[in-house]
Amino acid sequence: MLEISNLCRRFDGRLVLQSISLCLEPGEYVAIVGESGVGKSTLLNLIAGLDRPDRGRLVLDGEDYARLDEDALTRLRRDKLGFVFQAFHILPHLTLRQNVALPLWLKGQGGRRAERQADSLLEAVGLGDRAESWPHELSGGEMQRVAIARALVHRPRLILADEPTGNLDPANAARVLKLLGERIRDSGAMGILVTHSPEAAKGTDRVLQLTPEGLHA
Ligand SMILES: Nc1ncnc2c1ncn2[C@@H]1O[C@H](COP(=O)(O)OP(=O)(O)OP(=O)(O)O)[C@@H](O)[C@H]1O
Repeated sequence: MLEISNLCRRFDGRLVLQSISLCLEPGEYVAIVGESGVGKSTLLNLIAGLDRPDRGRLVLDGEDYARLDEDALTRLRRDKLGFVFQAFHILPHLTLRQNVALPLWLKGQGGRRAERQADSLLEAVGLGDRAESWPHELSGGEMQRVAIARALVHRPRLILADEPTGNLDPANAARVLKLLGERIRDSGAMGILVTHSPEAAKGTDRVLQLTPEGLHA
């Protein structure tokens, strides 16, 4: 379970997020929408443990990770979170299979099994025949699909996606959105999708609006 309460974040004295609260049950998938600049990416970065709140609690499965030291936070991110962010962070010197298998290696799961899992995720995002390709051989949308495969391969507890279909054509966007929804619901994970796309938001369980006053249905 994810319990976010009274989260606040200021930049240079300016309050960007104030008193944000949200509860997610296992298997639940929500979309966060809102006007440009309202703080959606800021909120997602806080939930991802990539930035620290000035105030508030972020509790995942009973542990308040807003208070963890850097090492413990890195471990929590590696083991429990999956990210699909706008910057892909695909490593150029690894093949697609190796890029997707990376979260498994970091958890100490190597060998053929990790490669098979990576291949099955590449298949699911429509890149099954590209496992041996290198990142520089890919289009922007293909890179985005690799990033999605990598975010899901280690079956994270919490999946965070920031405009995951931004670079994709309608057919691949639909494929990726379906995969995200299925993975979250089937594995009892939790998912948060930040999007401007009504189509993408429609596939989630509930849509929350972020406004300067807070987060509401
Ligand atoms: N590191 C930072 N330092 C200072 N201000 C920041 C920082 N990060 C974000 N902001 C400010 O916080 C506000 C919210 O930004 P954020 O990127 O979270 O908005 P958003 O809702 O995701 O926007 P968009 O839909 O355009 O991507 C903006 O006014 C932005 O300028």
